Amino acid sequence: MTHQTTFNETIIALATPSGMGSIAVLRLSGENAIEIVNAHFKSKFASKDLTKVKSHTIHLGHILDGNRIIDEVLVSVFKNPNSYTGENVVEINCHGSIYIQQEILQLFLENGCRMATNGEYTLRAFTNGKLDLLQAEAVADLVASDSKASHQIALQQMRGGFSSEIENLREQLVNFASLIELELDFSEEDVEFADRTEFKRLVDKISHVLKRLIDSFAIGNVFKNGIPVAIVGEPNVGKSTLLNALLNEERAIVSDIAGTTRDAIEDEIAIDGVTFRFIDTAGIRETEDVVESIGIKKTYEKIDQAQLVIQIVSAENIAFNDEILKQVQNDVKSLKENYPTKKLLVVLNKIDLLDSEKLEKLIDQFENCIALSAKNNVGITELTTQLTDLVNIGALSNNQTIVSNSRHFEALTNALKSIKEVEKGMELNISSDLIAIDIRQALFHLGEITGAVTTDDLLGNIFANFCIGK
Ligand SMILES: Nc1nc2c(c(=O)[nH]1)N(C=O)[C@@H](CNc1ccc(C(=O)N[C@@H](CCC(=O)O)C(=O)O)cc1)CN2
Ligand SMILES: Nc1nc2c(ncn2[C@@H]2O[C@H](COP(=O)(O)OP(=O)(O)OP(=O)(O)O)[C@@H](O)[C@H]2O)c(=O)[nH]1
Repeated sequence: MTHQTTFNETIIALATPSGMGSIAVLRLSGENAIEIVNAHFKSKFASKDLTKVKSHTIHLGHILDGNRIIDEVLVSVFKNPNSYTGENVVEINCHGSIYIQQEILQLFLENGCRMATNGEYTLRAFTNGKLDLLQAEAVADLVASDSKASHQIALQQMRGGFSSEIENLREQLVNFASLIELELDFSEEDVEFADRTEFKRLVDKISHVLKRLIDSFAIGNVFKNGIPVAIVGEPNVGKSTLLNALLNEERAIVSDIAGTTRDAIEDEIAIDGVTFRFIDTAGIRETEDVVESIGIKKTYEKIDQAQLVIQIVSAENIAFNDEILKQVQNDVKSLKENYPTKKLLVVLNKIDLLDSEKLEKLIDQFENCIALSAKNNVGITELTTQLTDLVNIGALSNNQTIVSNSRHFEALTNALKSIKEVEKGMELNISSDLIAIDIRQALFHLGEITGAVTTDDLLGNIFANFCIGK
């Protein structure tokens, strides 16, 4: 576990992915990082000494194992405390060969370094006060971000988005806590050091900020993980073809035999910077077939997970058969009744098989539908436009802080609970010593968010999820 390690040890790891590239970067951090590299580095200026160079400079030379040249490299030097970790940091930019990477790594492991553990650079940055916990976690999110939305949320957070706000409020609350606790020491004298009106104002403000952040989680979580969209419909209506059209590639199996989509296939597509996670389902038609009925049960499970449901129907089938049309309208109605909170979109597929008159009549039969041909790629853009309109991405554009991490959500929720207790206590005029306890509790939860309060377990958990070298 990370916290068993001592920080004066110098660590090393690849900063670039393992494998061959044109250049690879090895990063060392710790008290002796510069000396360790200097002992195996030789520039053509014989007198060049890395321990004497300025911070944030880069140097060309060779990495040597004794007299043997391993590689020609560029070495960057960052001096404590001005580096990512706040320690002495050296980065070696070597040629991308896996052999060279391993040789250099081995050389330094035998000469004063040990391998970094997951997230140890960022953990050190946190411990050395370069980042707060929220920012450190945002680094991991940033590395993992794969859409404009998740990228923006992570970046905002890394730049200190809401940690500075929380830390500021926490500090003000600490002041009040100590004033109120001071009053307790003078309890016989009935003094009031803490201005109650001002205190009430602060508590209101904190509760307001917490509420806003808690509410943002609903959006944040969805943007980070993608918006789940279930594609539902009778067998053979073209669910897989539509999914393929959306993904623009042939992932799902397309066939003429009804009911071939047995398993739910999941895939992701970014539309306007938002990730949609499409879930192809086996449809909800009643059936005797055992394999298919398992699929139908899965369909309902998938709809449960989805935020948006696309009910896809074959325009051809319903245009020429009133019974099927009625059945489909019933399906739509029951989806609406069973899932009132989910957004539902009806897609009329295979419109290429109808004349325009029949099609218009059909469209009139549905409240909110999109007519398209998945096979011929007609109407797909209209569908994607509808999809982005249905989700509220406005919140992302105005640089608002969005909570996307469930650990933060939990701590914010707990902090709000304690703040509510403080508010209640003040309204009921309960004794200050009891209010002080609730304030301390709120302070604890606020501190959990920024890392002002941490436990080794918490840190271990967070950084264990980072990759090595980060
Ligand atoms: N080569 C390389 N690229 C990288 C990183 C790195 O460590 N090395 N980063 C790592 O993940 C990110 C950049 N983050 C960094 C953050 C702070 C400092 C730094 O030297 N900070 C000093 C000086 C600040 C200044 O001059 O403005 C400081 O904070 O005191 C360096 C990189 C992304 N790209
Ligand atoms: N004419 C026409 N045929 C289409 C269209 N979209 C899909 N099809 C055809 O309809 C048939 C069924 O398509 P699938 O995508 O496999 O349908 P599905 O709903 O996934 O089917 P199951 O796997 O049975 O659930 C295939 O032969 C497709 O080529 C369309 O827009 N127009």
